[in-house]
Amino acid sequence: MDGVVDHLADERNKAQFDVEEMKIVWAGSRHVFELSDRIARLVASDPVFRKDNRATLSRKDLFKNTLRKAAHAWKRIIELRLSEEEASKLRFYVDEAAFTDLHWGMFVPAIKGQATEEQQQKWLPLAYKMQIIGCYAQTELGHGSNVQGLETTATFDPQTDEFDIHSPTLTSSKWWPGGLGKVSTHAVVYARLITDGQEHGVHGFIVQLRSLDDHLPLPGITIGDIGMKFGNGAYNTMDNGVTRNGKCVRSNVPRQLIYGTMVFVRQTIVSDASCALSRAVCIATRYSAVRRQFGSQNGGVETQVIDYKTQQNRLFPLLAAAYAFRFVGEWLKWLYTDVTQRLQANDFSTLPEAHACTAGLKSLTTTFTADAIEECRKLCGGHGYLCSSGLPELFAVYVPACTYEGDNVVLLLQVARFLMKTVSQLGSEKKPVGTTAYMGRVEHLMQCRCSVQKAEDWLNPNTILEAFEARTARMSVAVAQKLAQFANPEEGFLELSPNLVEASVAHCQLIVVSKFIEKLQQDIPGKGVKELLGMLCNIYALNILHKHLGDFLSTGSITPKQGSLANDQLRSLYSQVRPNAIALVDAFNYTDHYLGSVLGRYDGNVYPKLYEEAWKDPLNDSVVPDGYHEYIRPLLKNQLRNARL
Ligand SMILES: CC/C=C\C/C=C\C/C=C\C/C=C/C(=O)SCCNC(=O)CCNC(=O)[C@H](O)C(C)(C)COP(=O)(O)OP(=O)(O)OC[C@H]1O[C@@H](n2cnc3c(N)ncnc32)[C@H](O)[C@@H]1OP(=O)(O)O
Ligand SMILES: Cc1cc2nc3c(=O)[nH]c(=O)nc-3n(C[C@H](O)[C@H](O)[C@H](O)COP(=O)(O)OP(=O)(O)OC[C@H]3O[C@@H](n4cnc5c(N)ncnc54)[C@H](O)[C@@H]3O)c2cc1C
Repeated sequence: MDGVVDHLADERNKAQFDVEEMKIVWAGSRHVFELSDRIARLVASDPVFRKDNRATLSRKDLFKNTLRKAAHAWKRIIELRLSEEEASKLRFYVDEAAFTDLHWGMFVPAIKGQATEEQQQKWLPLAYKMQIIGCYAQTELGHGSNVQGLETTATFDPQTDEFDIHSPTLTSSKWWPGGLGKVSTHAVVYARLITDGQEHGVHGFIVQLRSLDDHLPLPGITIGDIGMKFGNGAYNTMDNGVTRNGKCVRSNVPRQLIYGTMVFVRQTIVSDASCALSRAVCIATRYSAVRRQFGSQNGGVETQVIDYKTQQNRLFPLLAAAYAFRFVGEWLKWLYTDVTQRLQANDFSTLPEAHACTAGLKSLTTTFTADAIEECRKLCGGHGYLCSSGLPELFAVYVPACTYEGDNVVLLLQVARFLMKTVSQLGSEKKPVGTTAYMGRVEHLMQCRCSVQKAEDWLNPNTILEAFEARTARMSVAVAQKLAQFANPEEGFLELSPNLVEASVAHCQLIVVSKFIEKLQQDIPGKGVKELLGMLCNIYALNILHKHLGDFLSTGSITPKQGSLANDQLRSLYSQVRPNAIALVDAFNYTDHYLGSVLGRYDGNVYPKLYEEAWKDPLNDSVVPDGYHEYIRPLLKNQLRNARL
């Protein structure tokens, strides 16, 4: 900030905690912090990675620019001999949806997780050196959620020792896979395996799509892009593809791991949610401290909008959620690593829980984050609607996360199946463990009474936990009892699916709250850091309690009076967080390049930069617009004539 006026300096001076230590907590470790900081600056200082022109480029120019950036990123990765960790950070800070996301994020993990040793030895070195580029081709025009309903077939021909991959209908065309449309040379294609005329369900196959010499599709394969998507710029940097296949390559597949790549990616999406959410919150918080409206007396300064309680009531729960998702993401990564190690030892016992947690938390965090980005746009008033605020593009890029990698409702129904199974086994030999361990105390949770008598009682983590556990246990048991009244359980499941989804949401919210509370039990150094995190944890939990008061009251988990006391406590917490708000978003350590927002600038110098940015719009290249002579002038002249008549 040398030589630059910091308009937010007063705000930064108010902080009551050690921001540098909070940066380490946010990053996860000092090592990750230092690495991220170094790579973020490297990307920000490289002109090839500029992104302020995305909203005004045509689709073709946008796409070509993405290819250029991806090639440049790879060049820098090789030149600088970056490690896998550094390279992945570099792609993260380049911040542009591209075929490389699917190559590294799904194609490589699918091979690692599902291919045989021999197949891995053949394909992984090529993929690691980007001598082939891959994608994940599961979804079809006719089926996405229902994976068992995929129509593409893979028929084994013993004579040639090959699989014939065939899309027999229009609806069996692979539709949506990222990178497939224009770039990928290979794909992991999901298809129904047929041998000796017998079907064996859906399996993954590595398929070559394009020639490695001239990039033309191989014979029998038709490929293209599926067309423009939501938002200008935004996700249109990605080629989402359609193919219809002819022949191809080889099999893999240990059966139980067929859905493994989805578990892996859903886990990464939870961590990504905290990134997208924190980014939107950083913009809205800084701008709320800069923006002033009303409240001036005797010509004095007006009120910063961040000081309005309504602004705090909308903004601070989002700030708290960004931290909450960060920590639950950390925990989920641990859970995923643990289940992977167990699977390698043929221990499948924790797979159902890993599936339920990744599916449920992916759903919960992406739904919340997409809504929160839109809320941050509104929190920035009119200027939030400008592309230069960074928020419209962030929303457009982020919102499909509610759909890809599993529609969020479909995923919650998977959690519901897991919950109902857990409830049905209560009282049997099989004791609930892990995230459902609380169900083991179901008798207590069905009748316990919340002890809160005054607002401060809500600061006790055990009180919060018990209220959340009682709410979830009671909702789950209630819906399980209703299900039991149906002669056909599947019919009951369909009929009661809205209740089941609500129970799943409650269960997932409980996981997030409990993992935040567990985080606070760790040794966290730095003046005031733990105290601030404690406040954010309470804000996250009490805000959910407030928003879902109906659940807590209808299950009798708390009384109306206790609900009202939770709200009083929330207001008090907002006042305590207020002086720390700017420092709490500084702890995300985002560069101005990554934020990509005039409103969220680190120095708070919003107005001159907004003005400057506006003049850069191509529409301002000429004072009189193109089209004046054809369309405006004749109109004005006609009006003149009409007026004379
Ligand atoms: C670093 C990351 C970088 C980049 C990637 C990120 C972003 C890039 C942007 C976009 C990429 C997008 C990619 C995609 O979208 S790929 C396509 C994803 N598609 C889906 O997610 C489809 C959703 N549908 C399903 O997952 C399944 O079909 C569904 C689970 C809904 C139903 O499956 P099925 O019909 O087989 O069901 P059930 O009878 O319900 O289940 C049978 C049995 O299997 C268990 N199960 C189901 N799924 C899993 C799983 N993933 N893992 C483990 N176990 C699973 C289920 O619980 C049942 O068990 P049981 O009750 O014991 O019989
Ligand atoms: C940006 C983007 C990138 C993508 N990238 C890839 C990729 O790389 N590779 C790939 O293979 N796919 C990809 N996809 C596809 C994606 O995985 C699917 O679109 C997603 O899984 C949802 O499936 P669907 O489209 O069939 O939705 P549908 O299942 O048709 O959903 C439509 C509606 O029906 C509801 N619904 C469906 N089933 C049920 C049920 N059982 N009970 C209650 N309600 C139900 C849903 O909630 C939703 O409201 C991508 C999609 C997008 C948007």
